[in-house]
Parts: sequence; C-alpha cells; structure tokens
Amino acid sequence: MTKIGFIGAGSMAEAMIAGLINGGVYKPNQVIVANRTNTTRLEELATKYDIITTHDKKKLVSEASIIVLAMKPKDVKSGIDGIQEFITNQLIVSVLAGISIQTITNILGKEASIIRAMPNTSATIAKSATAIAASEHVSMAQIKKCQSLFEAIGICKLVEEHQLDAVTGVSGSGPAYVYLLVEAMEKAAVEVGLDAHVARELIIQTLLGSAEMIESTKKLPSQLRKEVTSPNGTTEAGISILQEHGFEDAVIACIKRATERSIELKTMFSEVLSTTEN
Ligand SMILES: NC(=O)C1=CN([C@@H]2O[C@H](COP(=O)(O)OP(=O)(O)OC[C@H]3O[C@@H](n4cnc5c(N)ncnc54)[C@H](O)[C@@H]3O)[C@@H](O)[C@H]2O)C=CC1
Ligand SMILES: O=C(O)[C@@H]1CCC=N1
Repeated sequence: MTKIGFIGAGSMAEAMIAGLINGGVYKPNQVIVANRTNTTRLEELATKYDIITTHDKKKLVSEASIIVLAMKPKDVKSGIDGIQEFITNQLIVSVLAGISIQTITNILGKEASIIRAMPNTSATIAKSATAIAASEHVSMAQIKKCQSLFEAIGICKLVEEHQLDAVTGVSGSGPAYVYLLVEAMEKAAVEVGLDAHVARELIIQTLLGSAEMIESTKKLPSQLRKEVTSPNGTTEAGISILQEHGFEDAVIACIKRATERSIELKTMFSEVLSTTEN
C-alpha cells in the first residue's frame, strides 16, 4: 500500500491532506504526517482526517513513497535532518517557498528525486493552482506521478525552477490578495447599507461568476471589463477611484515584491546553510 508522508503539519500540509482525502486520492491510512513537537496539532489532524500521525520522521520516510516537505523555509534544515539515511528511491516533493532543489540536495548530502512544487491553500477544495519543477534526477514517470497528485487537487503546470519565484508571487500567495479584496468589499458593502451576510453571498457569487466568465467566454479580462462599464455609469465612477488610488500599480508592485521575497528567501537560506556547513 503506497503512502504519502508530510513533514510539517501546518496550513499547506492540511490543505493538501484535505484535498487528497476528500477526493479519495488517498485513504486516511495511506497518509502519514509528522511535526516537530506539536502533539496537539497532530491530534487535531488525526481526529479530523483519521490519518496516521507521528513525531518519528524515520518511520514516515521509511513507509512513504512520496515525502512532502511542508515546514517553513527557515525550518528546512531541522525538517530534513535525521532522514538522510532513510531516503532511497522515494519522491521528495518540497512546497517550501524559495528553497532550491540544490539547497535540499545539500542538506540531504546526496542526490535524490526532488520536485519543487508551489501549490496554494485552495488544494483544500481541489482547486489549487500549482506549478512544479523537477531536478534532473527525477524520471519522467516521477514527474507524471507528481503531476497526477497535484491535478487531483487542482491544476498543475510544469515550469523551470527559476520561474517558481514568480509562481509564488502570483498564485502561491494569490489567494491572500483575493481574500484582502473581499475583506475590503465586505466592509464597504456594509457601509453602503447591505447586511453582512447578504453582502458576502453577493460578493462570493460576483467572484465566482467573474472567474468563470474569463474561463468560459475566452474573452480578454479588459473586454469583459468594458462590457460592465457603461459610459458615465456607476462602474466607470467606481473604477476611476481605484485608478486614482493606484490600484493596478499596487497589484503589480505586490506581485513583484512577493516574487522578490521568494528570491530573497532562496539567497538567505543558501547563505545560512553554507555558513552552517562551514
Ligand atoms: N500557507 C500557504 O498558503 C502556502 C505555503 N507554502 C509553503 O508551505 C510551507 C509550510 O507553510 P505553512 O503550512 O503555511 O506553515 P505552518 O507554519 O502553518 O506549518 C509549518 C509546520 O511545520 C512544522 N515544523 C517546523 N519544523 C519542523 C521540523 N523540524 N520537523 C517537522 N515539522 C516541522 C511546524 O510545527 C508547523 O506545523 C512553507 O515552506 C511555505 O513556503 C507553499 C504554498 C502556499
Ligand atoms: O507566505 C508565504 O511565504 C507562503 C508561500 C506562498 C504562500 N504562503
């Protein structure tokens, strides 16, 4: 029976676990998750999904054929330490922002089948926008296996490793930008006189409808925007305020900064790790 193991039991691990179990991709007894010390969190996941939990990373690595690294980038060394000798032919899938395949290889101290992935938390409902990049030691069969894993919980694009920083800035962090927009829309909706629960339903449907319009009509977003915007109408009036406040510039700067941060993390941790090694 093949198992998938998660080292790190946080938000992203749970999003993937929820998507994989609710979608029937893995049975609960095929999912094993390890944390550093937080027993309460492991108990919470065990109760919610009926999965196997452990503090014993060696057990996890020995039993799983896919190992997902899901700790924070700063914890990558402690997360991997102690499992090196148990890595044989397992596929290692790292979801860590900014940590390169080379850095993971250096910590492992040997070549391994490593794929870097950048999913997002919508994996919870099988709607993750994921991109993956593989090391040269990964076979085509393993890439396909990893693609199938992420396609079971959303869409999955194969990219070059250096493009993962941009993916992180766009779709890895992306849900948070949308949630912030919704928070602001909800606040405004109440200020202009709507009940909060009515506002929420209208906003959700507006978001879903807009995303689906872009996907199914194949029209450009700029064209769809034009179709909403009557000359001298309400939309034009509203959008002029967004433009006055630099909305587009803010979004562009946001994505560039998040991308840059992913690059910074890479530099920071490759430096920290080489200092530790010296
Ligand atoms: N949260 C998100 O939306 C996304 C996160 N990611 C990446 O996923 C990774 C995890 O992020 P989150 O789940 O948000 O963080 P989190 O802080 O919620 O979870 C991290 C987990 O790792 C555990 N951990 C720390 N050191 C460990 C060790 N030595 N051994 C075992 N477990 C250890 C922590 O106890 C914690 O449960 C990060 O590297 C992040 O870049 C990637 C895509 C999206
Ligand atoms: O904020 C972060 O660093 C992680 C990576 C992408 C989403 N969350």
